Amino acid sequence: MQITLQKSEVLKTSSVKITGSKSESNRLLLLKALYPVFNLENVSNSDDSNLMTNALVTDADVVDIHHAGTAMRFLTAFFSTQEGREVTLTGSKRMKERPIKILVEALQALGADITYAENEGFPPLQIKGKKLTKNKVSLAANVSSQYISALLLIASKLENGLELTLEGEITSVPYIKMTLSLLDQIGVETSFDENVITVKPSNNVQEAKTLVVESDWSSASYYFSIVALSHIGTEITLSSYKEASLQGDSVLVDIYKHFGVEVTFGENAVTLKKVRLNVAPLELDLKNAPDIAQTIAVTCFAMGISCDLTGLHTLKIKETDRLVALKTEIEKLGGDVEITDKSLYLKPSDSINEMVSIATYNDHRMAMAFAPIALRAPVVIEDAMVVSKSYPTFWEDLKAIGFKISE
Ligand SMILES: O=C(O)C1=C[C@@H](OP(=O)(O)O)[C@@H](O)[C@H](O)C1
Ligand SMILES: C=C(OP(=O)(O)O)C(=O)O
Repeated sequence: MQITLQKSEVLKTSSVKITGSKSESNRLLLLKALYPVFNLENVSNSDDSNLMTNALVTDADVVDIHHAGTAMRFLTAFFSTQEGREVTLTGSKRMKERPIKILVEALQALGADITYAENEGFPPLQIKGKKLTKNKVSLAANVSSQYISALLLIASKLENGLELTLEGEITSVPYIKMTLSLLDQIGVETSFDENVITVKPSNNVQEAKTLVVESDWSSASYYFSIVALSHIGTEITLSSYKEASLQGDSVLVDIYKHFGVEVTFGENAVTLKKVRLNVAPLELDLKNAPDIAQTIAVTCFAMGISCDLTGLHTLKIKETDRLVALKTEIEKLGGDVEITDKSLYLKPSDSINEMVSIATYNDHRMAMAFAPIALRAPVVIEDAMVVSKSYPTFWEDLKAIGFKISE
C-alpha cells in the first residue's frame, strides 16, 4: 500500500504514546523464557517482538522470523541451548543476506551444534539444541553488537557462565550495556572491563518482579525530526520515557538541540519544543546510535543544511543497505549525497521536489524517516505498512498530530 502525505502542519501542542522499545522487549522476552518468574509491562507491539514471542513458545520444526534481525540472532543462541530441540531458523530473503557467521562460530566454540541450511555464514540455520559446556570465547565486535547480546542473554544459563573477549573496535556499545543492565535488573551478575565481559551462572533469579519496558527511543526520533521542521513554539509530548534510559538512541536529546529542539522530562514523558530556527551544518559519529542515521540525514536535507555522518559501517547489513537507500531517495527529492561504506555526506540544498515516490526497501526506518518531509513538500511513501516492523500505529499517530495522509 502506498500513501500520499499532503503538505502538512502539526498541531501547536500534541501528545503521542509510543509502544515499548523493540530492543528491550526482545531481550526481556528471551530472559522471561529462561526465567519465567518475572512479569513484563509495555512490551512492544511491533512485528519483530510478536515474532520473538511466538518463536519462544512454538514447537514447530521451522521457525521463520521474517525481517527481525535481533530475533534471528537472539534465537540462534537460545535454540542452541535447548537440549533435545531441533529447529531450522530462517527468515526473509533479506535475512538470508544478513551475516551471522561470527555468532555461529562463537556458539560452536562453546559446543553448539549449528549447520548452515543454504549458504555458509548466513541463515537459514539448522540448530540441534544441547548443553553447552565451555565458557570462554572470543569474537569480532566490530560488525554487530547483536552477536554479543545474543551470547550474553543465554550466558547465565551455561553451567560455568561466560567469559567473552571482544576483538577489534566495539560497535553499538549502548546495546551491549542495555543487555548487561537488564541482566543486572533480574539479578544476574556481570562485569565489563576493557574488552572482556563476564557473566556469572545463575539457575534461578531472585524474587518475582515486574519489569516495565521504556517506550522506543528510535521511534521517538521521527518526532524529533517533526518538531525540528515545525514552527517555533510547536510542542509534542511523548510517553513513556525517562531521562535515565537504557537505550542509546536517547542521545537524540543532545543531538536535536543542534536543530533547535528543546527537551524537558516530566513524569514518564518527554516534551519536545521547537525554540530556534537557525541551524548550522552537522558533523556526527553515529557508531553508538546507528538506527537514527536515517532520521538525522532526512532532517538535515529538509532543513537545507549539510551533514557529515560517520560511524555508519553497520548500515549496509541492516534491513536494506541503508547508505545506498538514503542516497537514492534523498537524490530523488533533489538532494546531493556522497556515501562510502561507512559514512554519508549530504550537501546543503534549497529546494525539495514535490510528490516524489519514496521507495522503502522493506525497511521500516526508510518509511518513517522520510515522513517528516511532508512538513515541507507533499510526498508519497511506498509500501507504507512496512512500519509495523517496529511501530505499527505510526501513520495513525501522525494523522492524530495533524499530518494529512491518504491512500
Ligand atoms: O541489540 C539491539 O537491539 C540492536 C542493535 C543494533 O544493531 P547492531 O549492533 O548490528 O548495529 C541496532 O541497529 C538494532 O536495531 C537493534
Ligand atoms: C536494524 C534494525 O533491526 P534488526 O537488526 O533487529 O532487524 C532496526 O530496527 O533498525
